[in-house]
Amino acid sequence: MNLRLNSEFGTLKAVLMHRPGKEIDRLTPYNKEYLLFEDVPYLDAMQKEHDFFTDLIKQTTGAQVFRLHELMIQVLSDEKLLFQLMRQALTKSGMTHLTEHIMGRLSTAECATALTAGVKVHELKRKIPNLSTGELMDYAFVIPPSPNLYFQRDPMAVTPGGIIFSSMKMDGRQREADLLRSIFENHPDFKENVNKLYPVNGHDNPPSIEGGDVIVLSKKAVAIGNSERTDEKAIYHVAKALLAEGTVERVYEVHLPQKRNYMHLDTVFTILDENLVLTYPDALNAVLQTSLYTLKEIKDDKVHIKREVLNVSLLTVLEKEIPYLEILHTADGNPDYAMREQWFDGANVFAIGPRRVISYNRNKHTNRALRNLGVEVLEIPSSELSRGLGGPRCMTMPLSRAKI
Ligand SMILES: NC(=O)NCCC[C@H](N)C(=O)O
Repeated sequence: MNLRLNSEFGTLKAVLMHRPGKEIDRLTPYNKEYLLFEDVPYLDAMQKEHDFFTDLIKQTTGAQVFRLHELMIQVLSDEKLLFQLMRQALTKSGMTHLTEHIMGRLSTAECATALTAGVKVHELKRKIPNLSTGELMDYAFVIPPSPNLYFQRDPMAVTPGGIIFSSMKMDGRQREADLLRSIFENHPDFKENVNKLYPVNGHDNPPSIEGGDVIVLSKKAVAIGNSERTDEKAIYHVAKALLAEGTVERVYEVHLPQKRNYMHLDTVFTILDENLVLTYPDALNAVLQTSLYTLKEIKDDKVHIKREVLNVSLLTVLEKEIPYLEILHTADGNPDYAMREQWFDGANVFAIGPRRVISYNRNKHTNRALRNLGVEVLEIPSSELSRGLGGPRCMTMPLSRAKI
């Protein structure tokens, strides 16, 4: 599989998703904020909604849907890799000395679950009775959970020039990118086709960037949000790698307000066809500054790039890159409904083909506006999935699309 994508809307051929599991049941009213949830979801209903979403993708596109858990089990048969991930997962609780002990007692599938759902002291004690966990209380996490894993968009990004592995900003999501990177760099189906653009080798603690901030504007241009989650230093390194690779000629850094409902660039707009963009109306006014990176020269193996600050709005950038641009506002521009639907990611639809999208059923004003424009809208139930504050694009990691 050629792990490069030259559009946001070519007919979907392969996608990676994660069915929410036990990690969701770890959320409580007291840790939900730290773990970046607005509420405590009901897992059974959430799984039903997610299954509906996955089945819909398969039925309507015939795309191959990879599941994170299965890929994890496949790569974790490599003991060295499992050791590395398990040790890292135990760092926060200070229990790295338990790494081999845990690996010796749990099957590979159980280790995969432990790495995503986390493990509490009392659960481990059931498996390993004479465990020494020092000061840790029975209900403390030995391995913290990763409830945001169903937002597969964020731990990496596939661009026309290769893959960006994220460096997650928030404490509660930091291990997600390492899991994805372990899969893509080791799984036989993918590893030969990874052209890694980021992190740059030798960076121990790379500046943060999250996949939701990366949008392919065209075959030659990529936009990256400078946001609550993505640092300008990371954008500089990614721009350099992308421009040096040669497929992409322009990288835009789009400055977003540092607000929860603008957390990533894809919360603000999505591209539905060669000339159609869906956007939250306020965003076009709020985003007033962008920078443009282009290649200056490559001399003696050194890449030199140029950064120009453009005092132009997001709209101007979109108009420059997308010919005959048509903009559709969420909720057809009604400020009250647009605001309500923005909270539930109205602009964050998932394009499965040109003018063919999957959208939350709750965003009915936006869905109606899309249909009025001739876009095919396939709705998915959204009572529980939306509690993590991400939409259909956030929940998918497209790996292959028909070329545009
Ligand atoms: N691309 C996206 O906007 N992803 C949504 C991520 C939601 C998650 N609860 C977070 O705050 O990171």
